[in-house]
Amino acid sequence: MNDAPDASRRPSRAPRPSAEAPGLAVRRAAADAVDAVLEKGQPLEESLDRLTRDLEDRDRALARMIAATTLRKFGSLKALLRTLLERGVPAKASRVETLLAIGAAQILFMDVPDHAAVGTSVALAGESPATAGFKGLVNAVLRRIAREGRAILPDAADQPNWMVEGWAGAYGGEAAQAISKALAAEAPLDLTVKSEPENWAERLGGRLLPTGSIRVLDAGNVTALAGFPEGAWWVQDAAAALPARLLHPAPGMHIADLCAAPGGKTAQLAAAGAQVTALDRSAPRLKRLRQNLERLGLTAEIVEADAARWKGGPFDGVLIDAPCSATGTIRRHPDVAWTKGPADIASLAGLQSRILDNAASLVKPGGVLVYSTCSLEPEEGERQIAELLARRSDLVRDPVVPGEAGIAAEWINAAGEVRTLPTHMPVGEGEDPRLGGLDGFFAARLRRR
Ligand SMILES: C[S@@+](CC[C@H](N)C(=O)[O-])C[C@H]1O[C@@H](n2cnc3c(N)ncnc32)[C@H](O)[C@@H]1O
Repeated sequence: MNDAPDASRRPSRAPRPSAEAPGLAVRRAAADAVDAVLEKGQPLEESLDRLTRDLEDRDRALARMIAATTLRKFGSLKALLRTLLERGVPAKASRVETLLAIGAAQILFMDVPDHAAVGTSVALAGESPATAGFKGLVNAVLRRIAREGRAILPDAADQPNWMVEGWAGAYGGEAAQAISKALAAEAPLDLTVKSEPENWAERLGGRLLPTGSIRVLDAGNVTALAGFPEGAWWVQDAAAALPARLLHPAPGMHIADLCAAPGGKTAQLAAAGAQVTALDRSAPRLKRLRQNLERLGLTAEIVEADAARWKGGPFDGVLIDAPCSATGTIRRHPDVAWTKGPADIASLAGLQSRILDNAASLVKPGGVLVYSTCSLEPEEGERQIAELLARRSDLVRDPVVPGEAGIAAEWINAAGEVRTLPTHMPVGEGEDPRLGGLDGFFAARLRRR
């Protein structure tokens, strides 16, 4: 298990040679993206978009794969480097750790020739005066990793200590280890379709899950898949598709989606025929929501406002897919493990309870409130609902029942709330393990008296 990221890491700023070794720009972009996550807490996708702008599509995909694999396995890579570097990571040159980590990630977990992984990390070390003196060290350590392979990987968790310990407190030690392992694996592509799920599963060569989502492996570029241009489906983890289904949206219902952007759940509600008010505080994210709905040929009333204060309705249904730490999505966003800390969870929990309080007053008597987060932390899920019910006597739980929306009994807690874990939906014997797993989600349904 690991500690918080080192803040002294600095990307290289030295002049670059005009004729570069092949693959160097890709590794530089990957290393800079990893540094941006670890040092500045920037989201990986945002950094990669910026850093790979000048690369060809294939190189961009490789840079993304190297950075994501490094972060996904960063806990065990850090532990490995700790055992191999007798004197630890060089002080004031933590870029060396990044170059070792991206090199080791390629050697141990990717289909990249060892000499390319070693050579590019050594060359990148040579680019900065702060790291040039460590070229020999980078070369020796990576060659040793290439020689000895995965056998020398220590048995360490891939997420920070505090996170794994928190899961042990919530789910038990054994479950926490299994969650940690499941989060270090790549996630499949899940799609939500507007209609005809069986038909689309067949056309896309995917598997229709009991919840109605379609799971596809080795999809490649999603925009090139059948059905994308005509807006037949959108990308959404199977667990993320559950909260909107708990509202049983139908024509004639007026539903407020209070944290709506980029619109995955708004699209589900609108596709089911409900009249939707889609609200979000972020103008850029609402722009994406608008574009997504346009591609899908769906409509909603769009409102830019703070869900903790906005007044409207009353509504038949209110959905709060609250801003959260997103620790349940680490399979898809491995940077989350290294950009979020306990203080973020505490401050998000405060915002979540303010949004819940306001949202409750927007529900008609007899109407439904669904609260969800893509977090594994009880502070952002179970505890929010317990505290809300203690504050408000006009709300009662409307328990989710096994089989509803394809939800397995194993995913429902004693209070009738949905709690999915990355270890859920295991594959059958002999099946591709990549077909299993779910994002970690919490969803509770309440009714207003
Ligand atoms: C988990 S995301 C929502 C994902 C979305 N429901 C979907 O399915 O595509 C949380 C959203 O809450 C928004 N948000 C954060 N604070 C907010 C606030 N005070 N009021 C309204 N929206 C807020 C963020 O901008 C973000 O888009």
